[in-house]
Amino acid sequence: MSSCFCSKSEETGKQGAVPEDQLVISDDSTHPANLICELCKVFYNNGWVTGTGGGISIREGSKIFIAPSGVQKERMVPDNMFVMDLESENYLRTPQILKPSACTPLFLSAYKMRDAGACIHTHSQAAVMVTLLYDKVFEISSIEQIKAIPKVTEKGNLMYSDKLVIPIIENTEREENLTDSLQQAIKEYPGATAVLVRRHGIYVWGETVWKAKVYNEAIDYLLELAVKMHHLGIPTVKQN
Ligand SMILES: CSCCC(=O)C(=O)COP(=O)(O)O
Ligand SMILES: [Zn+2]
Repeated sequence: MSSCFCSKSEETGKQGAVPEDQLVISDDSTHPANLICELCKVFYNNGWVTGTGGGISIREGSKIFIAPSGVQKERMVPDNMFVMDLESENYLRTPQILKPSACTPLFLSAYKMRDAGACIHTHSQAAVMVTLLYDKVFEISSIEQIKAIPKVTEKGNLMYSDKLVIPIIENTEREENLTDSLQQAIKEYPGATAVLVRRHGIYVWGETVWKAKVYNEAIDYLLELAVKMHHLGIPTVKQN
């Protein structure tokens, strides 16, 4: 599939790759630049990153891979990816004409505060709906799918009857201005692997890209279920 965004050579009229392109061009389907494109298509088909909203960033060692801002996330190609050195926060690769995702400081928070291997941001309607139904936190217990979510503060996953708690922060006019409250929520809820953003969506992270993907899927399932339970008047936290 051809890119919907200009590649460096298209933009400059120059042929051939520059050395930084080797950071993102790979035959390996599990290379972060390839995975970001592949996973964003999956997320798009789930309705999670439509209309340019949302995305995913992946860390490989000290390098983090970041998608461009304001583009159709399901149409990206590896050549569109930014690469940043996590420690210095210097860009190792900057595609011309594109800006890095406005979510970058939020992704950095998950990398630096939780040693995440990937962070997913979606505009899932279930996530948005839940933030209209709950105040400071979303809570659910006694649903089998909870067993896919990690305890975070200790090894292993939650049990069936454990309570999953996800903090909710208030939205801001600009995505990057969410950073302080996201960091505050990460500190206040050491067991959380996700933060909901009111009337906006959710950030979910994990130790690896695959764990982040599974957590995001399981959490979205639980959020959607909670909206349906609420509609039927069924409490999401089971009383004994
Ligand atoms: C309609 S998308 C508004 C911005 C946003 O919330 C988002 O998640 C996308 O940000 P990006 O800069 O990665 O395009
Ligand atoms: Zn967003």
